[in-house]
Amino acid sequence: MPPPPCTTERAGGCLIPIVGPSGVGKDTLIEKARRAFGDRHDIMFVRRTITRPADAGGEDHEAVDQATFQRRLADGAFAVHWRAHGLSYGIPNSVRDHVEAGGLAVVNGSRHAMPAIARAFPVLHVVEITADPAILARRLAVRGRETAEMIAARLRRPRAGAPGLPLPTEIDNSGSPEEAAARLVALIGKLATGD
Ligand SMILES: Nc1ncnc2c1ncn2[C@@H]1O[C@H](COP(=O)(O)OP(=O)(O)O)[C@@H](O)[C@H]1O
Ligand SMILES: O=P(O)(O)OC[C@H]1O[C@H](OP(=O)(O)OP(=O)(O)O)[C@H](O)[C@@H]1O
Repeated sequence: MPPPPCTTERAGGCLIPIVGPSGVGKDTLIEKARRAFGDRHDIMFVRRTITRPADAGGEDHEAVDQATFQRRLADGAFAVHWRAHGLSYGIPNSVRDHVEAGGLAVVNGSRHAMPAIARAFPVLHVVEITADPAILARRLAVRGRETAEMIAARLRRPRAGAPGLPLPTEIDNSGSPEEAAARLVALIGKLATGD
């Protein structure tokens, strides 16, 4: 059974995974939305735990080494975790607590890990960011967080289907990031109020 969708018809606890290929603008749009909502306590912008150095650039994550990640995992510290690009990613249990208490949580998700994410967070509203594939490589080169070889591997990563999951809301980020962020902010605002 697919999880019940988090709809705009009622407010309540919900995870909002932002998914899409590397370079599409997930972190950029999440950061703009975070700024737009300021310090609203009901909307959490998730700080992920990742085995990536803190100074790598991009999102503000909790950087840990692999041994620490494994220890946290064994201690049951993550609501859900996955591996991709040779890295481990975890969503802390505090995110599940926030959602179970009726809050919204926005997180940079993984298309491939969506089945596990949906098991951990039974009420979801998935947002898929899209962009013209031709511009992804250029954006990743400009971002400069990965080597050319790593970028090529990211671009080869297949688009994962997620059968049985609620259909995502698509936001195209081929144009200006401000335009796409405004659409994301409007959607989160609607999910928060149920208007
Ligand atoms: N609409 C846009 N137009 C131009 N550049 C963008 C746009 N959105 C994001 N970028 C840039 O593209 C690069 C990748 O964006 P990022 O948010 O890190 O993507 P993702 O998290 O999906 O991998 C960054 O350097 C970012 O500044
Ligand atoms: O299953 P996929 O949808 O391919 O996603 C795999 C991983 O890639 C992204 O991570 P990361 O933030 O390290 O990379 P990105 O910013 O380049 O997308 C995303 O947040 C997932 O953790």
